[in-house]
Amino acid sequence: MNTANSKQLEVLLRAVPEAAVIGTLAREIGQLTLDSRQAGPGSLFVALRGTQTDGHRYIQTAVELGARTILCEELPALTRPDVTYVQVLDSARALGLLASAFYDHPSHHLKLVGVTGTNGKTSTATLLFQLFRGLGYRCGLLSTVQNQIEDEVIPTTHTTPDAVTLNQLLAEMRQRGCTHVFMEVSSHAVVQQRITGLTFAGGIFTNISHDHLDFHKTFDHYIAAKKGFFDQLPPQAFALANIDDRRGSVMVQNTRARVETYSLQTMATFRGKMLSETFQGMHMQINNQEVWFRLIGRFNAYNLLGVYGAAILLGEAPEEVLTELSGLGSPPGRFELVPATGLVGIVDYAHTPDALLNVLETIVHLREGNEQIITVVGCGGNRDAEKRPRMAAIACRHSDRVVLTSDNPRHEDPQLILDQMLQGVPPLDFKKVTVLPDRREAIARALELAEPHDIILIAGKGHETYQEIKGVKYDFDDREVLREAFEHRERFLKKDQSH
Ligand SMILES: CC(=O)N[C@H]1[C@@H](OP(=O)(O)OP(=O)(O)OC[C@H]2O[C@@H](n3ccc(=O)[nH]c3=O)[C@H](O)[C@@H]2O)O[C@H](CO)[C@@H](O)[C@@H]1O[C@H](C)C(=O)N[C@@H](C)C(=O)N[C@H](CCC(=O)O)C(=O)O
Ligand SMILES: Nc1ncnc2c1ncn2[C@@H]1O[C@H](COP(=O)(O)OP(=O)(O)OP(=O)(O)O)[C@@H](O)[C@H]1O
Ligand SMILES: N[C@H](CCC[C@H](N)C(=O)O)C(=O)O
Ligand SMILES: [Mg+2]
Repeated sequence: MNTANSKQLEVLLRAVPEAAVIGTLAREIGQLTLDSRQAGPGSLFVALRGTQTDGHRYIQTAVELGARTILCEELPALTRPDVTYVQVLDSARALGLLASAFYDHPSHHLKLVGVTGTNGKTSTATLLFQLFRGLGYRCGLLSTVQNQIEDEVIPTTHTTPDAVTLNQLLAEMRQRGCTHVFMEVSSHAVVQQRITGLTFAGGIFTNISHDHLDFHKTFDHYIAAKKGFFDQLPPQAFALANIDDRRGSVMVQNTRARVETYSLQTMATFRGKMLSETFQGMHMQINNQEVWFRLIGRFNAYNLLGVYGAAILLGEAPEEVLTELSGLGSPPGRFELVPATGLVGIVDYAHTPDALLNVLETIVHLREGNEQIITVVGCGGNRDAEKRPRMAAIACRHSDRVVLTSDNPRHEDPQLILDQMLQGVPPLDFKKVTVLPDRREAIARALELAEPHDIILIAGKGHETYQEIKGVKYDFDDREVLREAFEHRERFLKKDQSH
C-alpha cells in the first residue's frame, strides 16, 4: 500500500499530551505496531492489554527485533538506555490518537459515516457505499464482508480493523481521492478504542439485540459500548437513530451531535411505510414519496430508511437518492437468492436470534400457499453461547422442517454446540428437527426433505467462504454448496423421470 510514512516522535506525541517520556524524543518513527511480531527498526511498539494476553509481556521481543520506542502503561522492570519509553494511562486510547496523527488525520479530510447496531451494519454501510458511488462520488467501505476503495476489494478479517490498519486504509482512501467513507463500528471496536481519534461526519444506530455477551458479559455493557460511539461524535456530526428500537433514544441521549431519527411506526425525521412486497422487491413510502426497491423484508425497509436519512443529512437531493437506491440489490450473503427450478433457495447471514427471526418472518410473510419452510442453521463456536437455544427455538417456531448443523465450530466440539441448541427445541417440535453436524450433509438433507415450491433457508454464514474448524479454515461457501445440491437434485429427478 502506498502510504509509506515517517514521523518525528516529538511531533507524533503532540497527539498524546498526557504521555510521560523516558529517553530521547529525537526518533524517526517509520511504523506503528501493536504486535511485537511485526516490530522492526523504526517501529513504535504499543503494548496493549488484550483478552488473551498482555502486550507488555512482549516489549522485550519488540526491542530484540529492533524497535527503539515503546508505548506502555507500565514500564518494564529493566529499562534500556537506548530505548525511549512513552508511558500513558491508557495504551489503547493513545494508539487511536497516534494512529490518526501518524497518517495525517485522514478522517478529518473525509466524510466518514459509522454504522453501529447488532444487525444491519454491513447492509447499511454497503448500501451507502453503492449509493454514493452511484451519485458520482469516489468512496471507501470498511465492512465485515470486505474493505473496498472504489473498485478495489481488500480482504478483511474484522468488522472494524485495529486503529493502525483503520487509519492506514483511510489514508489510502484519501490519497486515492475518496470523499466519502462508510464503515461498520462494532461494539468490540468501541470498547477497544479502535475508533478513538477519528472524526466522524455522522453515526447511524440500526438496532440492538442479543449478541456478543461472551465479550461484553452483560447486556448493559453491550448497550454502553454501542452508546460510546455516539458519545464521542463531534457537534458538527449527525447522530441518526432508529427510534422504533427500544434503545434508540438512549443511544443518542448524551451525544453532542445533531440528533435525527427514522421510523416505520411513528413520527420521525425520516418516516417510512411498507406498502407491499414479493420475493422480487418491495414497494415503500418514504417521507411521502412512493418507491420500488429490489430489497425485501421489514429489516431492509429499516436499512433503506437509515441509508436515505444519512444521504439527506450529507446534503444529497431526495429525488436523486431514491432513484439511485431503487436500483440497488442486496449485499453478498444478505437474503441472497440461489436460483433453482421449482424451489426457493435463500442464503442469509442471520447469526443472531433477532436476525434469524426477521428473516424467517419475512419468508413466512412472503409464502403464498402451503409451501414448507426448511431451515438449516447452526451457531458459531467460541462465541456467545446464550444465543444457541434461542436460535433453535426461533427456527422451530417459524419453519416446517429444521436441520440443525455446525456454523464455524472454531475450537468447540460441534456436538456440544448442537446439544445446547437442542435445549431450545420445544418438546412438540422435535419431530421436525434433524441434527447433522456436517454442514454439507445438512444442506443435502434439506433438499431431500423438500417438495416442489418449498423454501430453503441456509442461515448463519452468508458471504463467508470458509468453515473454521479447530483453527483451520476449510473452503466452504453456503451459496456454492446449495447450488451444487440443487444441481444434484435436478439430475436425480431427471433420472427418476426417465425410468
Ligand atoms: C476479542 C477481540 O476482539 N480480540 C481482538 C483483540 O485481541 P486481544 O485483545 O485478544 O489481544 P491478545 O491476543 O490478548 O493480545 C494482546 C496484545 O498483545 C499483542 N501480542 C500478542 C502476542 C505476541 O506474541 N505479541 C504481541 O505483541 C497483541 O498484538 C495484542 O495487541 O485485538 C486484536 C488486534 O486488534 C484483534 O485481532 C482481536 O480480534 C480477534 C481475532 C477476534 O476474533 N475479534 C472478534 C471477536 C472481533 O473483533 N469482532 C468484532 C465484531 C464482529 C461483529 O460485527 O459481529 C469485529 O470488529 O470484527
Ligand atoms: N436492520 C436489520 N435489523 C435486523 N436484522 C437485520 C437488519 N439488516 C439485516 N439483518 C439480518 O441480519 C443479518 C446480518 O446483517 P448485516 O450483515 O447487515 O449485519 P451486521 O450488523 O453487519 O452483522 P455483523 O455484526 O456480523 O457484522 C442479515 O443477514 C439479515 O438476516
Ligand atoms: N462477526 C460475528 C460473525 C459470526 C458469524 C457466524 N458465522 C459465526 O462464525 O459465529 C462474530 O464474530 O461473532
Ligand atoms: Mg457486519
